[in-house]
Amino acid sequence: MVKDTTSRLSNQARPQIQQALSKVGTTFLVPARRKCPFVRPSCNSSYEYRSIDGSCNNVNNPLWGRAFTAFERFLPPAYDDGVNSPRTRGLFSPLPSARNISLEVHTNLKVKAKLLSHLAMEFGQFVSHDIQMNALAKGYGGRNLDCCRFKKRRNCFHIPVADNDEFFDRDCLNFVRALPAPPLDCSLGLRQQLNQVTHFLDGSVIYGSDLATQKLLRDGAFLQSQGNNDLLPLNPNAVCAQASRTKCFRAGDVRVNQQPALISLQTVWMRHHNNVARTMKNANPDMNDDDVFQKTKKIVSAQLQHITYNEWLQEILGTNVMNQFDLKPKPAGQYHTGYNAAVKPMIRNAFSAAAFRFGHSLIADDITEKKSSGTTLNHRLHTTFLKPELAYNGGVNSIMTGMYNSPSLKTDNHVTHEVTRHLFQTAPKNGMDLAATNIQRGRDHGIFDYNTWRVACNLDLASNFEALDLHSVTMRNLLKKVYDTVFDIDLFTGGVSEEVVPGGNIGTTFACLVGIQFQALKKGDRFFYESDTNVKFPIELLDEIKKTTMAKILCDTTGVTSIPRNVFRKQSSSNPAINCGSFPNPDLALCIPIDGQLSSWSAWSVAKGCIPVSTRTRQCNNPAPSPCGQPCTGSQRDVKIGGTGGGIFDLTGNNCGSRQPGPIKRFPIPTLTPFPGFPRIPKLPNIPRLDFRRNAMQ
Ligand code: HEM
Ligand SMILES: [Ca+2]
Repeated sequence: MVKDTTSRLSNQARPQIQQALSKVGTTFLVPARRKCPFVRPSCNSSYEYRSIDGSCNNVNNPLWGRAFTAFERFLPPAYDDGVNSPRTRGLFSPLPSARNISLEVHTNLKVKAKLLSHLAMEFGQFVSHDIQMNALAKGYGGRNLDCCRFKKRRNCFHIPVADNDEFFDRDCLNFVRALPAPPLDCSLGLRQQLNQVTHFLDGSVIYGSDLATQKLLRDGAFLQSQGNNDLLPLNPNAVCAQASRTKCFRAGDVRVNQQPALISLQTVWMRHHNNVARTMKNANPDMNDDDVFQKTKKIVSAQLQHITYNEWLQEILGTNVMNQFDLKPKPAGQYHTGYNAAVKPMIRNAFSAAAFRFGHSLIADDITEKKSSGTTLNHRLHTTFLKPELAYNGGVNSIMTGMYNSPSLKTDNHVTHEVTRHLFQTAPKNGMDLAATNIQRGRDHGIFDYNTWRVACNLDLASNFEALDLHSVTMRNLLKKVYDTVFDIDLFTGGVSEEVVPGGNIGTTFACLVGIQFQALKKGDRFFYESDTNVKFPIELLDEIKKTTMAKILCDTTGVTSIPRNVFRKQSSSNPAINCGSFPNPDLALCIPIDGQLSSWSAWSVAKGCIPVSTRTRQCNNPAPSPCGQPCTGSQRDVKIGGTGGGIFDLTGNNCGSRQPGPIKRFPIPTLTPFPGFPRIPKLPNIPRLDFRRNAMQ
């Protein structure tokens, strides 16, 4: 039974949810008084927009993927006592200190990634913030726990620092365990962890995961900004460095102020929302603000998904893995037909606590600014934590330009001192170690050791260190130095030590976990942008969305005039900077000739002044034969379409004008093939070697 529940959520929690969950915290262990906070919402399955908290995506399981629900698991947890206490390497025999592993294995050597730009790192963090945010336990009165002062406190799990540590002179790094979360049915059981944001890749990082946040961010059809769409709105209550309080920003995600490259990317997406909303509104002055906001949000979230699957994941996973997990977007004119209501869309614990943290290895020392004058400025990352000053005075634009013009580091065991010594440092040597935190977090969440995950991912169980496919012999020796056996290795450490897959930027085990997770986020999301579900986009609009590139969005939002086609790769002869004008410009206020099939999106056609067939009442204002050659009579009325890509449409929706290339092609909806089956993680062989406590194979 879980002894270790806590009554406080992190301070980012919204009051009503906080209240509900704090009730769980106090009553979780007392079935008689237990009130489950997870009330099944009633859903309108034909509502065409996502709910703000992610509920009702899966109509039969409306809580799947909702904000403030537990992470799902690929494998049962590896708790020493089966329910709650972190993994050790045998009864009462500790694993090496996470700090020690960080010191020995996650050293500061800087190997640049072959192709990846530093923007690829930043976009990864942005995606990460859209789909996951753990909650930490709190102390009495909601205070932050100091687990170095009170090592034995409930929910404390400090990281010991050795006397001979080459940097820190304190003997302990603070580590607070994640808040225990109830499962959806509130049954008692083993310790789970809470995701405070919507699990779906749905733009929650831009728009928030709850209505209160969204209200604070919205300004009619637009997102609030300071000074003419320039900067994010201020948040006087933001988590920020002391001196920066008055300059800190508000966005859909509370971590926005963490460092300026993140602030800049958040700003870019806010500006982009406002650009799309403005185009739509200008074309349709009569469309109400709510309609413009929701339609824009649906399109912008779809663009975020498209860039993630089409551009970013491709760089991270490479073509083979993309194909293996069916992650590549379909070509124009086709829907993805693999939505499967049986697939759980939730974020998996091992993905969040370890695999997707591979991105910490990509972080370079500096945040680079490239001014329009061509001057380049480098800022040591740790000098910028929680200080948004750099984003002001054109900083967002020059930081974005700097990010795609500078390299990220390679995914390997090395992690920069900026985050292994100086993370959130406010005075010399009082910083944190992110690599050690990742390792400790894995143990806190009950994540199995690396070797077990290899088996889960259909790789061989390595019976000794020599059997590991690492990126160097030195790597093997490093692991041997800190771990007694090959069965002790923490998942984060083992995962980033593997050689990267061909054409990708991540090792095989993490490619497996990241691949399966993004497949679940695709097949289990009824609103997935290219899915052929009842809330789908009209195919013509989907085709426009698929023209989206991160480069074009940066052209539209940061004032640059030329940019590499693939901004997740460094500029090179095979990825030269090209003129912003040569990128396809998605026509997002697309005028669709409605033929009655697109009923749920019929309002869409109001965009650009295109009037749905059923409501076309305007008198023919063209007394001459219409461009289709039919005389315009009282019952056959022509409608003039304004804006680019417009034309003259007749009553059947055929384009009769010269500005569009004939009737819009309709693609037959492909017949649904039976879902091939979510790739199962093979059942672990029930042999002693998988007992993380005692290793029989040793
Ligand atoms: C300057 C860049 C970054 C900084 C300073 C940073 C910092 C942090 C910190 C402090 C945590 C919380 C650790 C814990 O207490 O367990 C965290 C969590 C995490 N980070 Fe990063 N990170 C950065 C970039 C990235 C990137 C590029 C990725 C992935 C591509 C990433 C993925 C994650 C994930 C998956 C988590 C766990 C999230 C959760 O469930 O709460 N981070 N990061
Ligand atoms: Ca989300």
